[in-house]
Amino acid sequence: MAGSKYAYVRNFELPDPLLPGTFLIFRLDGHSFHRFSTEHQFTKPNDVQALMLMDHAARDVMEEYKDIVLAFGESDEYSFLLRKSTSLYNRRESKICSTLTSYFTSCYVFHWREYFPDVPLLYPPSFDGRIVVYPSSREIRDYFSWRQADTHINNLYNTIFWALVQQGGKTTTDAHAALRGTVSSQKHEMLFKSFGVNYNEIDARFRKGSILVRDIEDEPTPPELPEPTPASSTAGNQSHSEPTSAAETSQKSLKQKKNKAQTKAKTKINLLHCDIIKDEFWDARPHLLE
Ligand SMILES: Nc1nc2c(ncn2[C@@H]2O[C@H](COP(=O)(O)OP(=O)(O)OP(=O)(O)O)[C@@H](O)[C@H]2O)c(=O)[nH]1
Ligand SMILES: [Mg+2]
Ligand SMILES: [Mg+2]
Repeated sequence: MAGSKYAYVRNFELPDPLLPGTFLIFRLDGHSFHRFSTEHQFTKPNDVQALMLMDHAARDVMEEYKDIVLAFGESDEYSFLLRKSTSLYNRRESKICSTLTSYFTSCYVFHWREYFPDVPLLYPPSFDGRIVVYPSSREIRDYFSWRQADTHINNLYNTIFWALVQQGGKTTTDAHAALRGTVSSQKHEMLFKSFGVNYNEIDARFRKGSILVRDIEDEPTPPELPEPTPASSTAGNQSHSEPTSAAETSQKSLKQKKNKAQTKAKTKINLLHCDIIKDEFWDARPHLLE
């Protein structure tokens, strides 16, 4: 078949490698989730079950793809950071992007009933995906700061907006008008004065988004020094270039494998709702930007 007269069409498939040695951010976002959330009666402004389902699907992706070290989720989107050295699918952009988007979507549908036992899926949800390449840790820090700042801005707006509508009895048009031109401190004040809500006491999941981080559980055990073989310890002058027996060689390679495994630290994926804009989060995890 390879040599058939049709095979030339293969040449139209162009390679799409992502620049080596760069950080990769893969972001997906729910397609038309304004409609999806309405039809599936998501709670406004934040549906905790919907957000937990997003977190579950994102964790599944991280369990499957070990080169993802960090993920951040808000609303209908999730961003994933792949380590600089990743050679996942030979860094082929469309392969990584399509496979990860598809896997996340399948996981979202797969776990739907655990989070919405009484809400049948009315139609299949879909997500779009993209990959952006970043040259240095500075842009990665700024990228995640950008997403978390976005979470804050949207959540503050949505919280006061829906309070005005649901508790204040305003129409959506009037609520938008009441908020037009207001700055952050005014929104905090409106929330507190009109509804007795202290914004800083709202669930951190809504204010900070979801952070899934691959943390190192324990330090790797340093590799053992090879034990002297009886021959070398007795003879003392055995040269490294001297031929060794097959049994000795296989024992040696077994030991090398064991040592290699021991140098790999155990990791655990933790779900946090903390600040990732300040240095503290990153200073505690230098491995994320290595
Ligand atoms: N009620 C409710 N709606 C949510 C929640 N999370 C996300 N949404 C909805 O999902 C939308 C996500 O925004 P976008 O991604 O910008 O818009 P979209 O409708 O998905 O459109 P595209 O992404 O362009 O396809 C929000 O505007 C909300 O309507 C939630 O927790 N509760
Ligand atoms: Mg969307
Ligand atoms: Mg979105």
